[in-house]
Amino acid sequence: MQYLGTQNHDHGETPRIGVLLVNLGTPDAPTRSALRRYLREFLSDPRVVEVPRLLWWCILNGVILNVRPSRSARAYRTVWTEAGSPLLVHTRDQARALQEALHKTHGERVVVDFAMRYGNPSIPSGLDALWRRGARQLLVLPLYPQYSGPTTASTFDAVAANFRHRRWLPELRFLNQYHDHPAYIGALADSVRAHWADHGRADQLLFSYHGEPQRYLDQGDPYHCQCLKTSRLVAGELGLSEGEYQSAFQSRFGREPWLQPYTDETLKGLPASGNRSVQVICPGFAADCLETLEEIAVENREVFLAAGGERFDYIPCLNAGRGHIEALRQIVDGQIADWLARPAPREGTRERARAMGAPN
Ligand SMILES: C=CC1=C(C)c2cc3[nH]c(cc4nc(cc5[nH]c(cc1n2)c(C)c5CCC(=O)O)C(CCC(=O)O)=C4C)c(C)c3C=C
Ligand SMILES: [Fe+2]
Ligand SMILES: [Fe+2]
Repeated sequence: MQYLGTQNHDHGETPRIGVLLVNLGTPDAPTRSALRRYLREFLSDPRVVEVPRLLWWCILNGVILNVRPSRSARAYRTVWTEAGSPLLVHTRDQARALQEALHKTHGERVVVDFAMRYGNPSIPSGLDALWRRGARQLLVLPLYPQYSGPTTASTFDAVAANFRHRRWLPELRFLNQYHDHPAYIGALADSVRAHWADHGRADQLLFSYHGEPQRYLDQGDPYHCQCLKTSRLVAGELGLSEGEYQSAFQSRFGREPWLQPYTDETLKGLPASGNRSVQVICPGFAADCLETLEEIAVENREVFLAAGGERFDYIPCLNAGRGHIEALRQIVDGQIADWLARPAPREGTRERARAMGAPN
């Protein structure tokens, strides 16, 4: 096998700690062709769609990639900004802000970059960039607070697949969830309190999470449990009682049962049970994206109002807000504490350089 030749020879530079933020990804443009490319990559991942490969290949190429790209492109156009896809813009801002925050405490020792599991910038390009900046210790931080196979494990697969082609691997740490981290829970609770301060309270606080097939839960995926725990902890911090909040799952795809209750059906039922106003928060998304800005803030608002609801507030994701960056900083610090506590490893660069034929 020919290994990747990205290993530069940094003679004598202090090795750094790299932090790679990873989110799901997004099409390069809100067009049918870009969506086709993006959805093909995304929906071909066996972690996302667990259906026998040959059967799935036929469904994907025969039906889905002919129908969905135009429909999704139309939806993406409604949320697209001058700077690009919201998910990409927020993730880039998060990486910059986190770099700044970590710089304050650790100086040049810690370098941050970001990547997307599907589309661009890719995970291989993020790993290359960090290696070139001197990262020989690497923390991969998937921006999914709750672990799930389709998101977290798939990110690990992509990192591992890239490592197969590298001769010299960094020391690796992979964060697989932070659904109950006090700083993350605190940041969510603060965002709700800030919303209440400006808009007052509603009858219900609805926590809406991206769904996945019920089958994945039945087969051991901890995602569902971690979502419910996040809700319970945030509600606890806000002093909400059982009847004042609930959790539901959105973004159903395909025909098999997904995690329930479904967000749209839950919203439809609220007015009849005396809840005329609702506030919706999506703690499973580290950044606003199509699934929050369009599916929740537009589509599901209509569902609720059509069912007799009177007031629907969408509480934005934490994005690159100060509370979120501080939470991520604490999460990262907890992960890299032991690396920081020992002196940066020496690489024997002079020996390497000599072995490669450099003059002394
Ligand atoms: C087909 C199965 C899917 C599973 C399982 C799934 C799990 C899952 N997804 C997220 C986070 C995001 N998903 C986003 C978009 C999106 N998700 C699916 C399908 C599955 N997701 C599709 C087909 C799409 C594309 C949009 C569409 O055509 O409807 C996004 C938004 C991306 C953006 O660009 O804005 C996020 C974020 C999680 C956390 C999750 C875990 C269970
Ligand atoms: Fe998804
Ligand atoms: Fe959706």
